[in-house]
Amino acid sequence: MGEPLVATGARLRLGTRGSDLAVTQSGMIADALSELGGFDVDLVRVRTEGDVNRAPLAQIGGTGVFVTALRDALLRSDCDVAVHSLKDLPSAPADGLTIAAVPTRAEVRDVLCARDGLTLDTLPTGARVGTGSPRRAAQLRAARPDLTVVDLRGNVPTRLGKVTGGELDAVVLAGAGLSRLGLLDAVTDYLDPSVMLPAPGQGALAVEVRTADLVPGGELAAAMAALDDGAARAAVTAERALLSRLEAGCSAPVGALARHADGALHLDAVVGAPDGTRLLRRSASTRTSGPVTDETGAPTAEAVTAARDLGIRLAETLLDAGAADLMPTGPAAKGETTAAGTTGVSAAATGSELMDSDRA
Ligand SMILES: NCc1[nH]cc(CCC(=O)O)c1CC(=O)O
Repeated sequence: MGEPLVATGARLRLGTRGSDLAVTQSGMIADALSELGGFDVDLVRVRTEGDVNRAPLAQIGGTGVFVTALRDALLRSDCDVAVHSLKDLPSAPADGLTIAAVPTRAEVRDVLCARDGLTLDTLPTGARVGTGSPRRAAQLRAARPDLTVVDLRGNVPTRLGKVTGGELDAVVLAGAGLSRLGLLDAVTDYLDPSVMLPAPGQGALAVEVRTADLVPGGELAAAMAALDDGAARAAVTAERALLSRLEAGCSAPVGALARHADGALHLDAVVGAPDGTRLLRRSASTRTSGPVTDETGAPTAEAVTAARDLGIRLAETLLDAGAADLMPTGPAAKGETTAAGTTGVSAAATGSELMDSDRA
């Protein structure tokens, strides 16, 4: 240690899962790293339990399983860089690893891909809409209580196939994934965030490396700084701070979206009862006193702190409004607790249920 891991022209191994979306996202970052840092980037396949095992994600530990295998590969030095969909990252940081870059965010909205050009407004009564995400299900049911929400697993092309194959009338997916895969033609409705708030971090990537390799002034640190988008990082910081503050207090699905406008950072968030019978939605803003980014494009410390405070403040507003009581059943709904904290949900399930469990 001490020496920068890499010098210009050096090889960098980028670990990726095998799905089309993961390979596409990793390829985009690999290209950026060779352009920005002159690196020679090799893609290394990392198999994850979530890719192999078709059991419901809740049983195999939530979307965290995708992330854990990549993080283990980084920590074992099987690869030097890992690219994650930020929304799949648990909000707790990983020991020894750093999210060194949050590149410019892609499409943040969820989209509807329906047969015959149908939209959320024009889907017929009782239409079958597929999603595996409790967050999407809750907001769909709130917008259209008459729809039949069908649990759905599989990667993006598999899920689209349920519509073309006639099994479902529509599916809800992240616009970002479709955009990266070149599949935006399948979109029939871009869901407005006033109806469907995306998952915290949706549409953003996280580029993770070993902390020890981020030598100040080193080539890797410089490339990561160039890849980082300060506005995107501030926005996802607010969304993830909200998520981690809520994680302590409730285990219901969460949507959140932060946007910069008129010199302020605006955060909208929703907590849904898992059965979709109730939604709790609040928003808050923080005036950004100084610039969001410094001259290198990195977010300023003040902007990151203000974003985190905004997320925590809005989470507390939601908790004060009863976010923790949205669960319809179980002792937690009756306000009882045990030595283990909130009852009815194990600590592990609390974390994974908050995540957006549609798999990429
Ligand atoms: N949970 C799976 C997942 N993780 C990231 C994306 C899409 C890309 C993104 O949001 O950045 C998807 C697919 C989806 O939700 O439709």
